[in-house]
Amino acid sequence: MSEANSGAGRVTREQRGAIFLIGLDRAGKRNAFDSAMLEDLALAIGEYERNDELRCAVIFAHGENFTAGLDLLELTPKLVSGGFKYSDLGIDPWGVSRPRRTKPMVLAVQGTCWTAGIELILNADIAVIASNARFAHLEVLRGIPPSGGSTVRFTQAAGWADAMRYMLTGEEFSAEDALRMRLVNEVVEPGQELPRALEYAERIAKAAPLAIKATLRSAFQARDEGHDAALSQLNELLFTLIRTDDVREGVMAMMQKREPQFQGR
Ligand SMILES: C[C@H]([C@H](O)CC(=O)SCCNC(=O)CCNC(=O)[C@H](O)C(C)(C)COP(=O)(O)OP(=O)(O)OC[C@H]1O[C@@H](n2cnc3c(N)ncnc32)[C@H](O)[C@@H]1OP(=O)(O)O)[C@H]1CC[C@H]2[C@@H]3CCC4=CC(=O)CC[C@]4(C)[C@H]3CC[C@]12C
Repeated sequence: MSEANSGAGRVTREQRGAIFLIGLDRAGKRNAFDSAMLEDLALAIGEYERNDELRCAVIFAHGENFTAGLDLLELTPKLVSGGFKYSDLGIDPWGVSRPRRTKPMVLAVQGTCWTAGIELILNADIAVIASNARFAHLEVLRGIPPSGGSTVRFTQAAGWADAMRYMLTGEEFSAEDALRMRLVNEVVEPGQELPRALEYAERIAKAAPLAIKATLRSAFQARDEGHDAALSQLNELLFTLIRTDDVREGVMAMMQKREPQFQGR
């Protein structure tokens, strides 16, 4: 890890028990996403998906800022020629292309959080931001539309008027605005965003992993395929899980007045 990597983008990985910390590591370029960092972030999420020991991921950024968005100089030619594609082992961090992640993702955000950073927040499950965070959807000022999910998810979270105000003008908005528009869960003092995100992750990691996945699956299905599709699958999800050891453990723990120890089976 380097506090001021100005070279090719990369992400750091750290396992803390059942929690996987993934750190954007290109602070010297304000954590702008070049193709290497896009690829490495997707790979890290793929590693998280495949490791059964890991129950929650926390994405954060090294340095003072979360991200300056895309490195347009490096990536535009690759996007123009269709030359950028995630490896088969990666998972799209923005949930634009398939396969989707099946495990929870918590974000800790500070400082500048432009474009792709907002879209990462909108594809996460929980986001904690520092009061110094500032946001902008600059894409229309660079000649492109927001393409990492905001046209769908910003409008859903904030409503048409606010989402269009910021996506059509590129105007900056504050941490308080992000909270008011329900893009994030909590605003904390600068420096507290990662510890607070880890508190959420620890709570998630203590819950039953199959139930966590089922909850995400149903919510994703509702978002992608509509309410009827998700509601029609709810009983099946429940009947599949009700037979698991984790349900037995949950009931036993309740009876014995102790913390449950879930195994994910
Ligand atoms: C296409 C989208 C994406 O949303 C598009 C964008 O992000 S456009 C916006 C690009 N960003 C900017 O224009 C910001 C420019 N920078 C600034 O405003 C300022 O630098 C700052 C305010 C951030 C910081 O100011 P400072 O004064 O503090 O510092 P400064 O001196 O200016 O900078 C310090 C050094 O850092 C360098 N720097 C800063 N910003 C950048 C930058 N953006 N790029 C490179 N370098 C930067 C600066 O030059 C200085 O360097 P020195 O060396 O010190 O001079 C994409 C969003 C999601 C993507 C999709 C996701 C899903 C997909 C799946 C697929 O399968 C295919 C692809 C895709 C569809 C994927 C495609 C792209 C996206 C859609």
